[in-house]
Amino acid sequence: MQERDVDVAVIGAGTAGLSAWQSARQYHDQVVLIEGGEPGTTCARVGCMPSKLLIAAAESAHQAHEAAGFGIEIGSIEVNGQDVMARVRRQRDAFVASVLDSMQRIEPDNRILGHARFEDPHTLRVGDDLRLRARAIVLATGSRPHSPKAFAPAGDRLVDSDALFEWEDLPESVAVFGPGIVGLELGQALARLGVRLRMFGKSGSLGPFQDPSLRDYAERTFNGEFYLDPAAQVEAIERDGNQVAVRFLERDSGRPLTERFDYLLAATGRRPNLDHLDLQNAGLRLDDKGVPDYNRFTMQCRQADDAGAGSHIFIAGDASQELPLLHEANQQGRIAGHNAGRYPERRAGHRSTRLSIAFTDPQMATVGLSRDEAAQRFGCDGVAEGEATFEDQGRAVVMRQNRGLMRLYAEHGSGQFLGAELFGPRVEHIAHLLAWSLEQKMGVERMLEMPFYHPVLEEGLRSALRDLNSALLQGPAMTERCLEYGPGG
Ligand SMILES: Cc1cc2nc3c(=O)[nH]c(=O)nc-3n(C[C@H](O)[C@H](O)[C@H](O)COP(=O)(O)OP(=O)(O)OC[C@H]3O[C@@H](n4cnc5c(N)ncnc54)[C@H](O)[C@@H]3O)c2cc1C
Ligand SMILES: NC(=O)c1ccc[n+]([C@@H]2O[C@H](COP(=O)([O-])OP(=O)(O)OC[C@H]3O[C@@H](n4cnc5c(N)ncnc54)[C@H](O)[C@@H]3O)[C@@H](O)[C@H]2O)c1
Repeated sequence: MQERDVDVAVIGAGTAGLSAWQSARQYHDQVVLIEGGEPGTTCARVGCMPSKLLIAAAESAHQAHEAAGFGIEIGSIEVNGQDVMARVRRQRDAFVASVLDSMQRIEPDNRILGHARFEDPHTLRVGDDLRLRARAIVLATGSRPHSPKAFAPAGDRLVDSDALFEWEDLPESVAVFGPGIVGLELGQALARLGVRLRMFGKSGSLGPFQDPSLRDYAERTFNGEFYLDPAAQVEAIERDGNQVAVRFLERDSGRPLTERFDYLLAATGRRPNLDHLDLQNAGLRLDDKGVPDYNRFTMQCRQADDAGAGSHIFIAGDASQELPLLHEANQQGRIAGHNAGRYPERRAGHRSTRLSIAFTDPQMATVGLSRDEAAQRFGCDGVAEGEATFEDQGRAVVMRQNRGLMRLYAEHGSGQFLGAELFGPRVEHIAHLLAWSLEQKMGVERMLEMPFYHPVLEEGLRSALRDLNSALLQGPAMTERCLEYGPGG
């Protein structure tokens, strides 16, 4: 058995781990990065990048179909599934290669391949023949797709988001379970590429939305493209030859229906990779799901003792289960890495405003506090709400993308902007404007003083802000858009 002492051991070479390694390396030479699976990061291999590549192909097909609405006849539109998937994999491989390239900057001695697990709070066993003792440790082990046991009868026709990007061709049909962000992004893309699709949810939830009006609006909109039942009653899932048979109650009629699909895509959430780490030997306080208790500003885990004192172990990224998003993994990794590097001294890091974007069409985004969170924090009377639809928004009408709704929340009295839920064309940009406004603690009146060009989608945001300002009793309601701002403003 090889034995080695190091200053910091980072477990997991994903986005959080890479960012933690880089930060901790500023303090010490002996900072090791341990990877037990396939290097290249979830984001590049099976997450953000391949999913956006599939969505880009789907958008292209969709635009071709939509061209007729502008008086442009394209003729027959053929989707070549093999070419679509080949491009997804080719570009995906290029993104992975660029990550692997950047990892070459890490000294070979500091790169370790092997699965790590705890022998005691400071000792890690990596694979069968290495024992590492570390002064500080960062858990950056990410998460993996989870599918319920009920899907097991589908056998090798059961896929998750990891397996889907390995398809060499598009299937004829897919049953998607789970209308979360993964299910909606991938499901809509497959539907737009001509795959016959039904999407089944369980709890009625849809994507990231908490506000019922946004949820209902989105449900109606997606149902215009493919069958979506967020609270489906599925009675059986069975293997039928090379297909999967799903028996369910049809959403509108309530009648039982059995339909066969080439694949069942499980998009039913992700679990943190904490269960094969022997965390019981790490001396940490764990919750009932085995996730360490930690301080979200230092990313420092708490010890199992009664006082919950700060441990030498830090956590970052999807492993923390806090906000499984790329920019969060990066930021949490940076904080954890710096604090592991300077341990036992530690500092609070900046945690940015919550921002989440789903690349569906229309896009879905949430910023800052949800309506319920705002009401919990400020009381029901303390929160004002404003909204605007994209249905008559000038630029959205011009582009034939006039579907969607924005709802914004602010604090009564102070006029402080608190958060928003957005469903509409390219709201990724509006979501950023709102997140940046929140970071700067702007009030609604000040936000309304910002410049708005004409004609742009952001004018829709101005309408929503105006509505919010009037609910705050800090300004008049909009009476006539054209008189006040110009056509479609
Ligand atoms: C389909 C999909 C699309 C997504 N799209 C977006 C998006 O558009 N925007 C966005 O912000 N986020 C997106 N995400 C989320 C984003 O990809 C993740 O939040 C992010 O990649 C998590 O990074 P991480 O470093 O925590 O984990 P990972 O990148 O998974 O890294 C963890 C690493 O730890 C290794 N490991 C685990 N256990 C051990 C062990 N015991 N020993 C050694 N190594 C170990 C694993 O092999 C892995 O390489 C998407 C996710 C999915 C699934
Ligand atoms: N654009 C992005 O930023 C992006 C894209 C993809 C994923 N992600 C991240 O990945 C995380 C995981 O996403 P996800 O969509 O896998 O998980 P999720 O937890 O967000 O959604 C899972 C969905 O599956 C449903 N579900 C659970 N069990 C079910 C069952 N038996 N049958 C039918 N439906 C069932 C849930 O009700 C929920 O709607 C997200 O929280 C997000 O942070 C981000």
